[in-house]
Amino acid sequence: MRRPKSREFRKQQRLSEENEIKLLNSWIQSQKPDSGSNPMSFPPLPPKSPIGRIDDNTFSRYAGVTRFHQLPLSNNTKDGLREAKFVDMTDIQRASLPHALCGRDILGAAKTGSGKTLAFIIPVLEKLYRERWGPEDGVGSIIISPTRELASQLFDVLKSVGKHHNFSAGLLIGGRKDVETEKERVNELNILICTPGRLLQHMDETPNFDCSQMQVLVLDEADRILDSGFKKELNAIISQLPKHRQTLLFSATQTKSIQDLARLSLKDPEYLSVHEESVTATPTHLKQIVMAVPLDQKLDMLWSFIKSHLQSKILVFLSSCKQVKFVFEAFKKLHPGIPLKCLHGRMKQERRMAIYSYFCEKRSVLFSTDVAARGLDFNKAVDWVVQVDCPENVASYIHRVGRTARYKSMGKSVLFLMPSEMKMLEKLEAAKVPVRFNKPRKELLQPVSGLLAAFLVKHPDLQYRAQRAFITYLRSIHIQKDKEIFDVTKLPIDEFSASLGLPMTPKVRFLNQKIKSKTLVTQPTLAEPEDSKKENVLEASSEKSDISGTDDEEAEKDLLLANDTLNEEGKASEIGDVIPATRILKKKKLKINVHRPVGSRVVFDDEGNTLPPLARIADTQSGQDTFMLDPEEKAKYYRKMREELKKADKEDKLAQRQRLREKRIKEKIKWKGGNGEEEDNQDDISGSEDETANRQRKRSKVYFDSDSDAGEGDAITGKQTAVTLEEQEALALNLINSMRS
Ligand SMILES: Nc1ncnc2c1ncn2[C@@H]1O[C@H](COP(=O)(O)OP(=O)(O)OP(=O)(O)O)[C@@H](O)[C@H]1O
Repeated sequence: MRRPKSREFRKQQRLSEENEIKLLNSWIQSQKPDSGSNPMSFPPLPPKSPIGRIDDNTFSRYAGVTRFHQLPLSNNTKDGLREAKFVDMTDIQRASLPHALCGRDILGAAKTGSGKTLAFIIPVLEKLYRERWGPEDGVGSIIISPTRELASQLFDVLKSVGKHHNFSAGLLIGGRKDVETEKERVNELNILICTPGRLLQHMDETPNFDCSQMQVLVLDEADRILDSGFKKELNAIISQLPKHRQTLLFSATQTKSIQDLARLSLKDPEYLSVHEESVTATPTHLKQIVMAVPLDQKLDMLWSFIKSHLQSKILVFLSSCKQVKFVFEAFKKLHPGIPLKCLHGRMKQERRMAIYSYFCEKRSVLFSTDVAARGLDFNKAVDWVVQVDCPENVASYIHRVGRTARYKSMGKSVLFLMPSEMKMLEKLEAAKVPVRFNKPRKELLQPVSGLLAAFLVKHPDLQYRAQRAFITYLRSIHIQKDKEIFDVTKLPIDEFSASLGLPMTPKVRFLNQKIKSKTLVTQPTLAEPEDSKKENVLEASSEKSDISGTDDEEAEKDLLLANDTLNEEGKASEIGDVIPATRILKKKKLKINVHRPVGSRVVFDDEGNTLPPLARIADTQSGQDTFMLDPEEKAKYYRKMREELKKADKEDKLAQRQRLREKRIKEKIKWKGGNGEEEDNQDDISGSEDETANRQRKRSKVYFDSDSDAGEGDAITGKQTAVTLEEQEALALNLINSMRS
């Protein structure tokens, strides 16, 4: 238990803090032009410069300053850093901290995993400390992150490094239910770490929410927060922040857009891009591979990859939530022998955080959308980043692969590129991303589409997911901005659908229209079948094929990395490298994907691994190995399989429809029977008040709108039957008399 500190001790502490603050402030004063001497042994900063990268001069001046304790920092921060085992500064920390500590605006750019978080957390703590910020001062700093997981990670770093400070900090992210409690407390918080949406929600809804005194604004992953996705929110947020503030922007892919900077009203910012001169834009200890994988072999390739890396921690990127859900559910049913998890934006927040924490701790495969692409620093290093679907641009590629090879650790990544996406290689090369182009060893592929087809027949929910995955994938390609890379009309959609295990290709209206319009423009003969158009594309590119490469030591060790890499340097610099991909596409006609007969069982070997369907087909097809069949035979075989699947699917649907019909009829009969009883009862019960009320109640359930009318009607009838015989005789007499007169 900590003993309460004595009054004398607290007084001493306050005094020493005051002295410390004075010293720190005078150092900052000394950095201004025309200032006097430097009160600390810390070297003077270079004079302020217009936007430009940090120059050699800066580094030589700071050559001796490589450790945190050499910086003019408060003891609280130094203690926090030391306890968190941060001793030596990384390049971006060395370059930006002196400027940021002086209160300058910063545009910081450095490779992924290079320590940008501390480059803004430390200045935030120091600024508030020097300003003697207290609970009554309210919000002193806002740190904005594009995703909830990243915000939570930043919050952890803040808690650890800032633990000796007395600031209150809050994590404000969407998806948390306790927004009301947050509203009550948000004004007491000094440092807010938040996502744009939640911050804006507080700005709009929380009574007296006040950030008019805010000192430091930080945008982590600044280019992402400044892009069109967050434009509205960010503009609304900025309009409510004080103009006089320090602004720090950090990202591995920094924006230099003047428009963006104008939105933020930066004041003469320092642009610190410490790796701009670096030969590569990605970490040097990251090995990056690109493989040509046709769309319909992506799942086979992914499955084979996972099966051959069961001891690794793997992060898999797919383009949409639906894709993630389907691949996760489908692979789970196949029991690969490693835990599988999935993460996407449609999940409940608690679940998201639980999965994020699990993946931080455990060896597993995490299927994710781009929600995990930026900033996340999974505790125990990720071994592999697998990009099954091509990222939307180079920046996105850099962030995705940046989830591995962080700080000083090693990492590997592989990107599956379809033949139509090979332009991406040029773009990566232009952005100094060194990738090595490998051909997959298709003899080691373990096809899964046959198994999936069987699962889909058994599990209609999975079939539904597959359809959604199919459609959203095509849509994701359709809406991509970069039309040089993404062309939905070039995709082999039937084969893709079959590879997901779908018995029939779902109809995609936008695609049909697009193909039609394209055909109208480019094809004089409308009658030409789609297949032959694909053939043309294929033939045209395969002419360039036939490039042989050299052996690669590591490639040989790896199941999926071909031993015929295409150039000696292991780079994908010659874009001619793309050609083997088209060769694979051509061989696509051999269709490694097999649609197994409906209802056939998934077979596991002795160790619980699923047997590839081809192995089984080889056994079951009367001793004939389908691998050995000639292409025409194979094509015939697969056509037959497909037909069978279609037939079975149709029969299933009919049976299901019949079942539903029968169920409906049964319900109808039951319902009618109930009502009949009610009507019968009505006949029996006329006259009795209780029973009339009972009848009214029963009726009101069915005829909700006519409830009250029915009641009144019944009441009138009741009165009429209550007229006595004498009265009726008197009435009749009156009537006869009146007729006579
Ligand atoms: N000075 C340091 N000494 C030791 N480890 C450090 C230091 N600075 C940062 N790290 C560690 O390096 C890893 C990456 O840091 P951080 O997450 O800040 O990188 P980043 O540049 O923000 O990456 P990204 O661009 O992906 O967001 C973290 O595990 C962090 O703890």
